[in-house]
Amino acid sequence: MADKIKDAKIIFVVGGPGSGKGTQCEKVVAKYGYTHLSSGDLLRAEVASGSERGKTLQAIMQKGELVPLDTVLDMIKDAMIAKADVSKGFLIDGYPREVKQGEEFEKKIGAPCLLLYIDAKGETMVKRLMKRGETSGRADDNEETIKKRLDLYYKATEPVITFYTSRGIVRKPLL
Ligand SMILES: Nc1nc2c(ncn2[C@@H]2O[C@H](COP(=O)(O)OP(=O)(O)OP(=O)(O)O)[C@@H](O)[C@H]2O)c(=O)[nH]1
Ligand SMILES: Nc1ccn([C@@H]2O[C@H](COP(=O)(O)OP(=O)(O)O)[C@@H](O)[C@H]2O)c(=O)n1
Ligand SMILES: [Mg+2]
Repeated sequence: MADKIKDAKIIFVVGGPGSGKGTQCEKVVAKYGYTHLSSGDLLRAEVASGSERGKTLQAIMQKGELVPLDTVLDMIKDAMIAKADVSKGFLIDGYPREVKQGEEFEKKIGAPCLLLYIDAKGETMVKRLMKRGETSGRADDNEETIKKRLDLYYKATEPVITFYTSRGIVRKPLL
C-alpha cells in the first residue's frame, strides 16, 4: 500500500496558529489542483467521530499541546494512500510541528520538495484567531489556548523552518 505514495510530490505548509495556512492552501488547490491535507482537520475529524482515540486527542488539543507523533503521521499516511491514485501532489498543512516529526515523515513516507512558510506577526495571529473563535466553534480558539499554541510554535516549530532552510527548499509566499 505504502508503495503507492513512494514517489508522491510532497509540499509541507508550515506557519504559526492562525497564520493562514488553510487559507493559502485553498488558493494553491484552486490554481494547481493539489490535494490539501490539514493535519489539524484530520485530528478534528477523529475527535468528531466520537471514538475513544478522539477523546484522548480532544483533551490534548484543547490544551494546545502536540498529539503523539505516530498518531498524526499514521493519519496523514492513510489519507495520502486513499488519494494516491487521483492526486497530482500533496499539501501537508500544519506538519511537521517539530523537527522530529519531519524526520519521521521522511523515513516512513518520503522527502518534501518544498516547504511553504506562511509568516505572520504574533499579534496578528492572536487577533485573527480571537475573531475566528467568535464563530469557529473550535475548542482551542480561546485566549488561553491561543497563547499556548503560539508559545509552542516559537519553541518547537520555528526550528523546522531553520532545518529545511539549510536544505534550500523553503519558500515564503508574498501575501
Ligand atoms: N486579514 C487577513 N486574514 C486572514 C488572512 N489569511 C487568513 N486570514 C484569516 O485568519 C484566520 C486564520 O486563517 P486559517 O487559514 O484558518 O489559518 P491556519 O494557519 O490554518 O490556522 P489553524 O487552523 O489554526 O491552523 C481566518 O479567520 C482567516 O479568515 C490574510 O491574508 N489576511
Ligand atoms: N501535526 C499536528 C497538527 C495539529 N496538532 C494538534 O491540533 C491542534 C490544532 O492544529 P491546527 O494545525 O489545526 O491549528 P494551529 O495550532 O496551527 O492553529 C494543535 O494545537 C495541536 O494540538 C498536533 O498535535 N500535531
Ligand atoms: Mg488550519
